[in-house]
Amino acid sequence: MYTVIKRMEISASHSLSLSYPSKCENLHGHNWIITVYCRSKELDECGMVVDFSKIKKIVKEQMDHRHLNEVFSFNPTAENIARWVCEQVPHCFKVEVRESEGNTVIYEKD
Ligand SMILES: Nc1nc2c(c(=O)[nH]1)N=C([C@H](O)[C@H](O)COP(=O)(O)OP(=O)(O)OP(=O)(O)O)CN2
Ligand SMILES: [Zn+2]
Repeated sequence: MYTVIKRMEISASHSLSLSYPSKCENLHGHNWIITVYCRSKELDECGMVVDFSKIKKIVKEQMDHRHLNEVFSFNPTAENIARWVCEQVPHCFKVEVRESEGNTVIYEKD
């Protein structure tokens, strides 16, 4: 079994739609640290599970320097972002989304 781990930084803005008053409803930004985990028993014809550059391209093209409320149809919480990233990247089984030093979400496929 092979595991590939790709870590990248995304700068983007968002505002959250919440059922209670919160500063997070206001427009603000983060430098998200997103760590993507991919796993496979087999390698492709290039000897890879998935190219690090491909992972970065999939995530950064959609998210970097964007307003995430305009990119996604869902509320752009760290949880929803982590699940979305996991669904986009081939062989991905786990994604960590770190919004700040103290705030991290992990999504893992069942
Ligand atoms: N479970 C989640 N909780 C929160 C999310 C989230 O995505 N999932 N997101 C936010 C906001 O994005 C907000 O910007 C986070 O604000 P921040 O100031 O970083 O968080 P705290 O209020 O905890 O402040 P600290 O100073 O970092 O303790 C909010 N919650
Ligand atoms: Zn936020």
